[in-house]
Amino acid sequence: MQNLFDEVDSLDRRCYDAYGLSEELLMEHAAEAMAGAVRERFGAGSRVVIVCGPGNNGADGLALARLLHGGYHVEVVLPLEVKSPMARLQHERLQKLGVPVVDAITPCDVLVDAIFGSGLGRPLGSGIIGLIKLMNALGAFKLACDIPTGLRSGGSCDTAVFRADLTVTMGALKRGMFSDAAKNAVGEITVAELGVSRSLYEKETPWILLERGDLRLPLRENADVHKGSFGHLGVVCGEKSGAAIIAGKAALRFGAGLVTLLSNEEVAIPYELMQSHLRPATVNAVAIGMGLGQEFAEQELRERIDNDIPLVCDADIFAHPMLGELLKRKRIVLTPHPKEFTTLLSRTGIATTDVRGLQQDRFKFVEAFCRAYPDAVLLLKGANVIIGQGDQFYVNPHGTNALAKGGSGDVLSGFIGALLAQGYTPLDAAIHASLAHTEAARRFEGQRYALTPDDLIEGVCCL
Ligand SMILES: NC(=O)C1=CN([C@@H]2O[C@H](COP(=O)(O)OP(=O)(O)OC[C@H]3O[C@@H](n4cnc5c(N)ncnc54)[C@H](OP(=O)(O)O)[C@@H]3O)[C@@H](O)[C@H]2O)[C@@H](O)CC1
Ligand SMILES: [K+]
Repeated sequence: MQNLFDEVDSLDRRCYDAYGLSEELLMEHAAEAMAGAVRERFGAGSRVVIVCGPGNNGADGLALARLLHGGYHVEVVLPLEVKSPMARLQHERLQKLGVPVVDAITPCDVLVDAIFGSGLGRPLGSGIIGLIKLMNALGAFKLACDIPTGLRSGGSCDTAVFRADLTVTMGALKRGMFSDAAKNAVGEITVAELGVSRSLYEKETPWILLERGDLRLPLRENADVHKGSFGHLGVVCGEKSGAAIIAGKAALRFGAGLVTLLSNEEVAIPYELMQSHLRPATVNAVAIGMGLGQEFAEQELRERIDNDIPLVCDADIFAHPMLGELLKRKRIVLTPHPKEFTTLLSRTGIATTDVRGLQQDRFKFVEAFCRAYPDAVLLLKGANVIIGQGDQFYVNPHGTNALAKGGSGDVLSGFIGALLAQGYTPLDAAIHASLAHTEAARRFEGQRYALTPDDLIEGVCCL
């Protein structure tokens, strides 16, 4: 797990006030980290073009030019007037060293974006938008200083955004780099230490980035067990029975001892799943919503979930009349995709927004929902999954675009249901099922377009 911050200004200030470091010292470390990243990948003499903006992001780029000049063929481009005191100081030093400042970007091995960082305060002008498009079209290795220009600190993107192969971010990981829109822009991310170790630079934060190694599988360690030792998941099987079948198969594969589809009518199901009209007494977790449609009257649904067993809720349940009732429960995991989350937000009176508005401020909307419903676990699907409960938040950035396919969400609900049935807390069930889901997708050996729900289900066999 790693910490995520919505801003790092206060962390920088602590370096000055508490540790006696200076802005210049921090900047030198920032530039040195980028120089190290270039040296690691490119030999002496390679061509490096650094595009520097008016503020301290530009100053970082100017300091990088000084560090590389002599060993590398460095050129600096200054599309805007150099403004901040640190940028002017670094610029003077470059002039003394004779680093070439050129008007246009020429073909190069490494292209560095040091135009804007955390200080991007208003929409990009047309000149910078054109420049970023030109930079993106070049074949060079692209390095972003701190954050790619065009990515705002909240995670939304301007009309154009620099598409980096590598972002060297300063001091700590910023939350905005893990929005869905950011996923196209940031590339690989490394953190530059700025003169003190990260553990001293960082403070406590409610936002955590999940790492692949955080996955805790439902491994079976006790030998003296039987199927009843691993829980019994009920999956409410509605109009589109395929969705419930996928969830049920996923749950069985992910360790649930028994899985029963709770259906109104007899449905053709795989032989390893069971089927019942009423909820068997041993069911200790229920998945509801996937393919539900209008099949059940409210009373029929209530009969299937009418005690306080943990629930995982997906898809059609967010538009269902029973939503308000369900949200009062203590142990519940909600797994909306962005469109479903906008429905959830408006039906709970938290916010009225469309998908575009939601995606521009995913983190804020998740915080608002979790404040209003602190017992519920929310898992907001997307290119980067956000999981929240109360004032704790996690981001799983490990998914790939292979998961963008019908049925992927049903598999995830099944995995969550399996872990609920096996005794995980709702928060842990959401975290570890999500990590297993993304890990199974990453390990799929075919092309990304080819991944099916069955591949994901098979994928958890060998994690
Ligand atoms: N703090 C530290 O200790 C450390 C900070 N570090 C580095 O500093 C970076 C933050 O620096 P920063 O605050 O100077 O902001 P930055 O992103 O350079 O932009 C500000 C400038 O851009 C301008 N401007 C803004 N938007 C614009 C627009 N749309 N179109 C045109 N102009 C626009 C804005 O102009 P103004 O709004 O003032 O008119 C101002 O001139 C941070 O990302 C990291 O790289 C590291 O060295 C480590 C230590
Ligand atoms: K930048």
